[in-house]
Amino acid sequence: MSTQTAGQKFRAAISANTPLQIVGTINAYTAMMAERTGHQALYLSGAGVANASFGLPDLGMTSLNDVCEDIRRITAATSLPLLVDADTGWGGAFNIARTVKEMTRAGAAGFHIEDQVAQKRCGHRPNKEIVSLDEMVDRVKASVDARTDESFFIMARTDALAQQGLDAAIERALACEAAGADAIFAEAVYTLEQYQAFTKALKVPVLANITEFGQTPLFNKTELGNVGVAMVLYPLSAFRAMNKAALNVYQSILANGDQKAVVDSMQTRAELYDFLNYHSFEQKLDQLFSSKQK
Ligand SMILES: C[C@](O)(C(=O)O)[C@H](CC(=O)O)C(=O)O
Ligand SMILES: [Mg+2]
Repeated sequence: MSTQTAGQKFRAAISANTPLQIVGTINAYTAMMAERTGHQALYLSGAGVANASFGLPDLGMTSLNDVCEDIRRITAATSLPLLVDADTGWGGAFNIARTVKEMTRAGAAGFHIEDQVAQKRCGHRPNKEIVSLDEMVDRVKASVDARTDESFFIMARTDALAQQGLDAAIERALACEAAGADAIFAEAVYTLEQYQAFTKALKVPVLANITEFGQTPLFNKTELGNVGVAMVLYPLSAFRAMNKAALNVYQSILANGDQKAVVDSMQTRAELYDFLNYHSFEQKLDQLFSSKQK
């Protein structure tokens, strides 16, 4: 068993990869697949929790507990470090402190906290509003101060670029760095040059959010690595693909009266059981209870 904390594993993964790819895993099972595939770090998306677990839009409607439940499920099923979307932290300094402590207890390696107002929106949608620089710095300070595990990774996300431009966004990022943030999440960046401006200005690692159908082009990890980006996030990529596959299955069953046309698009029972280590559980059952059956 590893004696490393989740936060230590996450920090080691950042050091070992330039850049580190971090994939969104909407539930425990997809997290197991990502781990088996060879990924080294996982992400729990706030939009993902809202959309997938609750059928809600990403507008700050889910609670700390809602997210912690999904953290516990994922961290119980894998040994990879999990970065978690803490949105705006669910309130003032004491609420943010609870967010740090509860997410640590749930097994998260770290979180990102953003500078949007509580009535937040997806970072790639228009009309976002942000809090003042001072209020954001207070959010970061409250996070750093609340750490019960010094390795818990505190990432400050700034959504300022859209509303205030590059210089203001970098000024915020620098203020968050000075307040103790371990990394900066530069949200909804348009160009590689802008990423470079962030990475040049900052000492701490910078994350690029490469989410589909948003403001940021789908830059390759090599391009991002070349401009100094340390982490590349794919928050909802697998989720979007799963959704399209599921929709296709539902439509096909209705249209055709059976599922034959879509069976080829399905993961087989054997594959499912392999990822779940199903057979080792069955063997254990046989071992434990075979004497009684005779
Ligand atoms: C990263 C993000 O915060 C998320 O919740 O996954 C979203 C992703 C998205 O909506 O595509 C965001 O960028 O705001
Ligand atoms: Mg989010």
